[in-house]
Amino acid sequence: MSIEEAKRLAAFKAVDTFIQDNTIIGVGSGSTIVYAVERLAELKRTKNLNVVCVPTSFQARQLILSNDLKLGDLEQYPKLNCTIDGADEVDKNLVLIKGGGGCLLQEKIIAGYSEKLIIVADYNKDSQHLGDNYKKGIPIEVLPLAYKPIQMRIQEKYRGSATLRMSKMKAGPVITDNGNLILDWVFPTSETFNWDEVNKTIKMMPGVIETGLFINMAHAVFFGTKDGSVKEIYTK
Ligand SMILES: O=C[C@H](O)[C@H](O)[C@H](O)COP(=O)(O)O
Repeated sequence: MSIEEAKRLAAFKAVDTFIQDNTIIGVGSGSTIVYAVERLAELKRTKNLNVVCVPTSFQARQLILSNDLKLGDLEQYPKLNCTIDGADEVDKNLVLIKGGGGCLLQEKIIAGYSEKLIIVADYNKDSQHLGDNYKKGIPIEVLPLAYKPIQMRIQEKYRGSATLRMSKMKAGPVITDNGNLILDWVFPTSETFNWDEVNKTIKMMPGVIETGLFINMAHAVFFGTKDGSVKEIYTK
């Protein structure tokens, strides 16, 4: 089974398991969520599914609109029933790295106001420990004026390297949907980190907007596997 097929399988299964009629759902960002939205659109066409979709990024908003789904926001719908989103890596405790596509801030907000966060991913994201498979580090969204001292403080405190994410098709850094910068902190995998402590400490550094560590947030993770089945893991 290819990675794309695995993503699709996981996304379809998650939508079929968790999405009910007349609910408010958060729509994550990235390449895997595209398949979940495809399934929502199919269910709308074939079964008349009626849901409101709250986006977690510019990309998600466009996905919702181009699939002719109903768009909402947190002002209209401050409580969401369920958010479906992808992840860059999931460890054995369901700690997630998110933000490989730069959308972590809105993703954490939307997930934080949802009853359930359901993660959809392919088998490459399934790890024992963070950093086993995903080598690009933990994304940290920062206010532009503070990126340098934050970068230095993270490196001094935890070692590794916190690199400013640069654009590919434009000179200069990646600017997030919120007008901020991203540091990708590649941490030393030889060390054992208490991710909850790390997350809280980095979050408290002045100028840090949000981290890509999602801890105790996922209600379930659906991995599309190589053999064509879906591995489902539940918490709470
Ligand atoms: O910023 C991006 C998001 O956190 C994505 O959900 C994450 O990067 C996973 O994306 P993909 O499904 O493309 O692997």
